[in-house]
Amino acid sequence: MTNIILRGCNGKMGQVIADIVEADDDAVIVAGIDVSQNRVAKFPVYQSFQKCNVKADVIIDFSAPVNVEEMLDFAKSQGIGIVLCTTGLSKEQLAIIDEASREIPIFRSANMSMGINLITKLVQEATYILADAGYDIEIVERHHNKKVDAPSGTALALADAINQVLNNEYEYKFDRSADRVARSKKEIGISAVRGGTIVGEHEVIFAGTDEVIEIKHTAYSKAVFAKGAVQAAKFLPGKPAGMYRMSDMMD
Ligand SMILES: NC(=O)C1=CN([C@@H]2O[C@H](COP(=O)(O)OP(=O)(O)OC[C@H]3O[C@@H](n4cnc5c(N)ncnc54)[C@H](OP(=O)(O)O)[C@@H]3O)[C@@H](O)[C@H]2O)C=CC1
Ligand SMILES: O=C(O)C1=N[C@H](C(=O)O)C[C@H](O)C1
Repeated sequence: MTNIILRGCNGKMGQVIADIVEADDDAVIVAGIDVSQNRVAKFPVYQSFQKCNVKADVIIDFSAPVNVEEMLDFAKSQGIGIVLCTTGLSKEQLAIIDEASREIPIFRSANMSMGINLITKLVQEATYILADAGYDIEIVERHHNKKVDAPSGTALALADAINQVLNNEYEYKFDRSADRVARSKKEIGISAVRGGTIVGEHEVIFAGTDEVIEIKHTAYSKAVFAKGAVQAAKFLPGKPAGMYRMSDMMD
């Protein structure tokens, strides 16, 4: 049985995770952490880790990029791992998280769906062939009108995966309105669309002369992310300290 503390339990993803875990005989949510106290849950909910003394095997985090230190301190004090799904983390926060992964196992992925993990590999393969052939690379992501960070964590992760193939020589272009110049070869354009209830779409566009190749992932429900997060929560306990990715679990 995997005992989970769910940070962000009263949010959109937190509620989907709670439903999935309730139907799972091998996992249970033993506590929730949320600054918002707008719901009645089937487990105790605390406003912060400082007020929580519940023992667990792992933390799942779908909240906001604030007070990350508090969560890391709690996990270190209990010697448990974190499945870190929150996006929009700053460089400084990512550095603190990397540091903590020397003491505890941390599973971080901006997108917990299996599909994104697969298309990341396809996109890298396509980049390997098409960048040399002169194709321009652009990423377009679309999300619901409640999403506050832009571009999405997944779009940035896809850009990083592409840039890895390109020896990290490409720059990211988030906004073309400021400069009246043609795009340079060594850039990856990243655009964000926000509207309605779009769950999450990521499209990588390889635009060449007279032809375009597009690789796209569409999430039709938040359950694809939640299932991946619960699977990661079962995978992590007992693992040595370190940074884990979707590929570690899938391999
Ligand atoms: N890795 C992945 O696969 C996915 C990642 N995400 C990411 O997960 C995060 C949450 O998404 P979503 O559920 O849609 O967002 P919501 O805003 O619906 O939920 C977040 C919840 O966390 C609460 N919260 C905010 N700050 C804290 C804090 N310091 N401690 C505890 N709780 C806090 C919020 O309260 P309040 O509303 O009062 O601020 C809210 O209840 C986002 O960063 C999103 O990008 C989302 C889907 C998939
Ligand atoms: O906020 C969301 O909803 C999502 N956020 C993640 C991201 O920023 O990449 C993943 C997913 O697309 C849904």
